[in-house]
Order: sequence, then C-alpha cells, then structure tokens
Amino acid sequence: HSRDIKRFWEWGRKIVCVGRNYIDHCAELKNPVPSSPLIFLKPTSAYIREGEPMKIPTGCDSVHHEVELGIVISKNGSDIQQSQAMDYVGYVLALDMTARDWQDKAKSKGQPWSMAKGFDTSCPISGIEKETIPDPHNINLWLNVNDESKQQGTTKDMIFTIPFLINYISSVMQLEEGDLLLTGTPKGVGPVRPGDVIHCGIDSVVSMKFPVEEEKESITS
Ligand SMILES: O=C([O-])CC(=O)C(=O)O
Ligand SMILES: [Mg+2]
Repeated sequence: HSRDIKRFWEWGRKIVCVGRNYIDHCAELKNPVPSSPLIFLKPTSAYIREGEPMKIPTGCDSVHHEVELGIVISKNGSDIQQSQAMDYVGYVLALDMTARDWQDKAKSKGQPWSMAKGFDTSCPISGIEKETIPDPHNINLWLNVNDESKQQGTTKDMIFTIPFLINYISSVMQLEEGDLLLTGTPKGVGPVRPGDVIHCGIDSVVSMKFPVEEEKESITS
C-alpha cells in the first residue's frame, strides 16, 4: 500500500483507546472515574468502513455501541509535548464496539479486555475530517439505533483532553503516522441486535451508518 494518510486503516499499525473518559459513562456502568487515563488497544484487523456490516461475534450475548471521536496521528512522535500535540492530529468518527458480556466476565476475573474490544468489525470508522472540525473539544457526538436516539454527548465533557492524552500515551509508546486514538464514549451505550442499523455522527458534519449482522460460521471444505 502507498502510505496515503486518507487510507490510514490499510497501513496504520495500532489503535490506542481511552476508556472511561466521560463521567456520565463511568456512572452508567457503575465504574470509578479514573484519576489517570485508562488505556487499552484494539487490533487494526477490527476496522470496517461504511458499506460493510458490523458482525456480532459467535458466543457473545451483548454487543454495545460506543460512539467516539477518533484522532488519526499524522506524523511520528515520542514524548510529544501538550503544546505541540495538535500538530499531530486529524479527526474521524469511530465506534468502539464492545462485547459487554465478555468484558464483564474478563473484569470479574481480572483479565484483559482484548477479546471484548478486538473482535472483527469492532472498529467502524469514517474518513478523515479536519477542516470541518475547528474545535475538537466542542463537538456533539450522537448515535441512533433504528432512528431512536441513544447517545448524545459533547466532547467538552472529556475528562482528559486530546493534548493530555497524546502526551500521556507518547511518553510510553511512540505514536506513529496512521495510528488511531479513540477518545472514549459519552453516556447512552447499549446493546445492538442483528437487523438493527446504527447511525452516528459528529454534529451535522459527518455521519455514518452500519447494519448489524450475526456472524455466520464460515463454511470451508
Ligand atoms: O468499555 C468501556 O466502558 C470503556 C470504554 O471503552 C469507554 O469508556 O469508551
Ligand atoms: Mg470506548
């Protein structure tokens, strides 16, 4: 692949996610509000784009939608200072689809969330928007399931800001061109079922739709 940043999902090397970055989402799942960012990873094999279905993995009883502002890293950096951080960003709309029953089970056993967060199709994304988003800390994220409003939040309510997160993460692991950073979800998460359609957006600037399907066992001989 040529390294066209507009097609970062084809060659970007990691997806770094922030959990519990909105107080009202911490409260709805009865989780503590973190005093430092909660970081986890998703594999890049989880990406899907509009036109592809989101598939509920076999054996999972509850896949939740989480609409999030995504940050595409535009150049390599380590120890990126907060004052420089906004030179490294482009914006996407993203879903952090989560197998909530698997996550709950992992949490109760003290195990990582990798399976709950990393299943195939668990990271639907839009294209990159930059000029259309003048202030990423003042946009509205919304999500409907079958035209019913489920999530509505403003990035004003993020606990840890984008420069803080970029500095925090890049002091430990380099951020590379084409990486995606998911900044957490506001309240209103909930389950989706086969046949549902997820429609989400950032204000009226960008929106995307994904149908939900059951994963079918692939038939190979
Ligand atoms: O699974 C969770 O609740 C953590 C998370 O990804 C978020 O807050 O966006
Ligand atoms: Mg999330």
